[in-house]
Amino acid sequence: MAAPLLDIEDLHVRLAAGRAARPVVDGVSLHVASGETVGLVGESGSGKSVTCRAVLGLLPRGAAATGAVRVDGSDVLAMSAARLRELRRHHVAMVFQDPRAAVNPIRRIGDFVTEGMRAAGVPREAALGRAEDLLESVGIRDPRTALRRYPHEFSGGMLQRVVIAAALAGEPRLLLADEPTTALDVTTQAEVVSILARLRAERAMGMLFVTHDLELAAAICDRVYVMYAGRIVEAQSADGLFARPRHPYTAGLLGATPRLGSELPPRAVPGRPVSLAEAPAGCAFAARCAHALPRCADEQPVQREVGGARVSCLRAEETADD
Ligand SMILES: Nc1ncnc2c1ncn2[C@@H]1O[C@H](COP(=O)(O)OP(=O)(O)OP(=O)(O)O)[C@@H](O)[C@H]1O
Repeated sequence: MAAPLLDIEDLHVRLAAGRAARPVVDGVSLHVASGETVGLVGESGSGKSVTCRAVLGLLPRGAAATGAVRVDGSDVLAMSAARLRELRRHHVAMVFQDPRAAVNPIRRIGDFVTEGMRAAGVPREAALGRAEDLLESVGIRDPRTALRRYPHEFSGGMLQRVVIAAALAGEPRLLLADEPTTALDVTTQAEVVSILARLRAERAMGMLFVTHDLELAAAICDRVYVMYAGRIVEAQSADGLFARPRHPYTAGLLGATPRLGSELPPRAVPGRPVSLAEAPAGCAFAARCAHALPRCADEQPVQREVGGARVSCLRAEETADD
C-alpha cells in the first residue's frame, strides 16, 4: 500500500507555559490518504489545533514534540527550516478560523493571494492572472476588481474564500482546515464548507477538517477522529460513527450537536472538559461519563478495534454488535 499523504504516529507535544512545561497532545496517531477528507473533532482545548500546527512545523515557541509527523513519507519534526518553507509552499496549506487574522489589513487582496507565488519566483503578471483564476474558483465575482480591493471591503465569508484561494496557490496536496467556518454565520458556513468539499474533490487533495461540530464532520468527512484531552478516543468511518458511536464522549457530542442549519444553540456535553495536564491516571473522560466504573479513573484504556472502530474505552466491547 502507498504511504499515506499524512501519517501522524504517536505524537506527543509538551508546551512550555512559563517555566512549567505541560503535555497537551498524548500519543496521537492519525492518517489522511490522498483524496480523503478526514475529520478531527473535539471540544475547545482538546489539542486539535496543536496537532494541526505540528503538521506545518508551526508549534508554539518552546514546544517539544516526539513521535513522527510524515507528509509524503518525510518527517516534518526532523525538517530543516528550508525544507519546512518548501513544505508550506508546495505540499501543505492551512486555512484558519478567523480570516481577518490571516490577512494584512493594509495590503491589497492581490498582494495576499500572489505572495506565495511571487516568493516562488512566478512573475507578477502571471501570478495575478493565476490569482484571478483562483478567486473565480472560490466563487468571487469580478475577481479582477477584487484583486485591487482591501480586506475590510469583504464580508467574513468572502474573505475566507480569499484565504482558501491563497491556500490553493501553491497547489498543495494536503489542506488543513482548522475550524474554517466557526467565525461565520450559518448560511455562509454551509457555502464555505461546500466550496472546500468541491475544491478538495476537483484537486484530488487530502483534507484534515478540524472542528468541534461532530455532525458537520460526519456529514462531509470519510473518516473521523474524536479527540479528548490530548488523546484520540475514537476513530471510525463517518457513517459508522453516526450510526453507532462507540465512545461515550462521541455519543455525547452527537447528542449535543444541533441539526445542520439549525439556529438552536448547541447543548453541551454535561460537565467541564479537562485538559491533559489535569486528567486522571485513567480515562480523562471518566468524571463526565454516565457509564464510568470506579476503575475507569485509574486504568488507561488501550485503543483497540471494536466493530470497525478504534476506541479507547474500557467498556467498548459492551457496545459491540451482537
Ligand atoms: N501558543 C500556546 N501557548 C500556550 N498554550 C497553548 C498555545 N496553543 C495552545 N495552547 C494550549 O494547548 C492546549 C490545546 O490547545 P488547542 O488550541 O490545540 O486546542 P483545540 O482543541 O484546537 O481548541 P480550540 O477548539 O479552542 O481551538 C490548550 O490547553 C491550550 O491552552
